[in-house]
Amino acid sequence: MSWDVVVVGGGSAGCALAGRLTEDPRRRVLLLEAGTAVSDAAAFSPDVRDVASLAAADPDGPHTWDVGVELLPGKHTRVGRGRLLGGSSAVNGANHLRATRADLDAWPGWSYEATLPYYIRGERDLDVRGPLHGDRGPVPVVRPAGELRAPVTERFLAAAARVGVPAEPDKNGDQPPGAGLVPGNVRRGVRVNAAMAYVLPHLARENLAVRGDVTVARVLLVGDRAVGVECADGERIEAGEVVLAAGSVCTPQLLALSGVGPPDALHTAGLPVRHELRGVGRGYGDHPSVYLAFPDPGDGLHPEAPGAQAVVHLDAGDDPAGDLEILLFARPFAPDGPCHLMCALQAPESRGVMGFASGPGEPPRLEHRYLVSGHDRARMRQVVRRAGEMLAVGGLALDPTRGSDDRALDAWITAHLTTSAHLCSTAKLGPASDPDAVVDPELRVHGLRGLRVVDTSVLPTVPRRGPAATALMLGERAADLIAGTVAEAPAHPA
Ligand SMILES: Cc1cc2nc3c(=O)[nH]c(=O)nc-3n(C[C@H](O)[C@H](O)[C@H](O)COP(=O)(O)OP(=O)(O)OC[C@H]3O[C@@H](n4cnc5c(N)ncnc54)[C@H](O)[C@@H]3O)c2cc1C
Repeated sequence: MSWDVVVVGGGSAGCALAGRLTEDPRRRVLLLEAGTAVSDAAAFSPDVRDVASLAAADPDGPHTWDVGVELLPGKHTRVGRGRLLGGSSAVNGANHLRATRADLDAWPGWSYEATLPYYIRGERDLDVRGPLHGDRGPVPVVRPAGELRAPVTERFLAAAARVGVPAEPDKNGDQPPGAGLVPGNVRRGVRVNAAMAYVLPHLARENLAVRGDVTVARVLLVGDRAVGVECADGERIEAGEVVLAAGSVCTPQLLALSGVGPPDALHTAGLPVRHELRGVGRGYGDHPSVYLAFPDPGDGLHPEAPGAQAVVHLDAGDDPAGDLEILLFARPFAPDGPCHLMCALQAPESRGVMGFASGPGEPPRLEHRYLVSGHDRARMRQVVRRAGEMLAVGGLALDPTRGSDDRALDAWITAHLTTSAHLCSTAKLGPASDPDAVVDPELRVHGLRGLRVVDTSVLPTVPRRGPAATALMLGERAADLIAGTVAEAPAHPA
């Protein structure tokens, strides 16, 4: 059987794309997911549904790819990325923050104005109304309020104001960076993942088929045209168009397994070279971060409340869009443990490189090369110091960084360094004149026909806010790109 479109990866972008594409009953779409595919939202396990739990992201758990990452030479960690229908949106923090205008305006051929209609179309914002917000989309968006807002959240926001951080009351409202509540894709304590929003309500559509437990091994190429995919068990599936939506780790790996990538890296992995594209898996970005712990004030937190409640975005000095983030986790990660401020660098200069695995279903090796630049190290010190100041001013703990000179603080940061798990740009979009671009602004792989990438791989840089909402926006907009009906931006206040 042949399909009009085969979407590889039922994650954030893949679900949004498949849901939107099949609104046209003439288009037949097959969505393939390597992990389990439930057919009913209630069938997701409690840790996947419960927004208060981060347990589903355990790299040893049943819902994840276990991705090894080298943060700095010799310093390793593991990231659990979603491997189930819903993808990483089913295991993540459910923080639903749009990229900033500065991020979007820097994407070749894209812009804030071009993406706004798709952020709006995807959401049903239950708190904020107005021309910048949607009220009919499939993704509910709420901010912690009433009994779901922790008392420590108020103290955090008050501390931010006392150290001079301006308020940013609507984090998705195109406002200057500041302090505000975290919008979340949540409804009554349930993490509303992309499958719940975009796919499961539409399983009755005759033109939509969803298959779980199918790992795609490579794209089938005839000459310069993609004609389908081959699965790990040898099954071949024909398609008019193949869309890779396997996420920023597995999509470049799939391109490599298909012979598409930088020749030296393909040779190293023992893979044939079918089509040279030097940007695959190279020059990617992610947010380096560290956690500052502080004693749980013991105010109590409603069991349905999200852990990440409020966030500060700051300009370190030369980035008015805000290149630093301080995110309050009001719920301890472990019983009787401390609460945390996550301090992150949102516009890092450091760029990573991927080493490909030679077999399907095996994750590649990731070298993030964090903090190689002095500018990145200086900004990390700054965000930790600002967070420490806020803790001290908020009476939450003594500033643990006070008195630390740069050298001592660098050592502390290196020892505590981790990643926000926001990997992007492993198959970035750009014009054909950019030798590092992998897809064009319509998300078609350069030099090949019938093959697109629609996931966070294509973002030219990691956005200054978490990429989850942007992954959904990509799926939304890609559906219109494929249909040839890209929406115009509505008039709205600048
Ligand atoms: C633990 C964690 C917490 C996070 N928290 C937040 C947050 O709170 N806010 C935020 O903004 N961002 C967050 N992020 C990042 C954000 O969730 C991701 O960037 C985003 O969801 C990625 O979307 P995607 O569509 O690119 O890929 P994914 O959602 O990861 O989807 C890729 C899908 O493809 C499937 N797949 C892969 N390979 C194959 C194959 N060969 N064959 C078939 N299927 C395949 C995968 O199983 C997966 O389902 C978090 C990420 C993690 C890992």
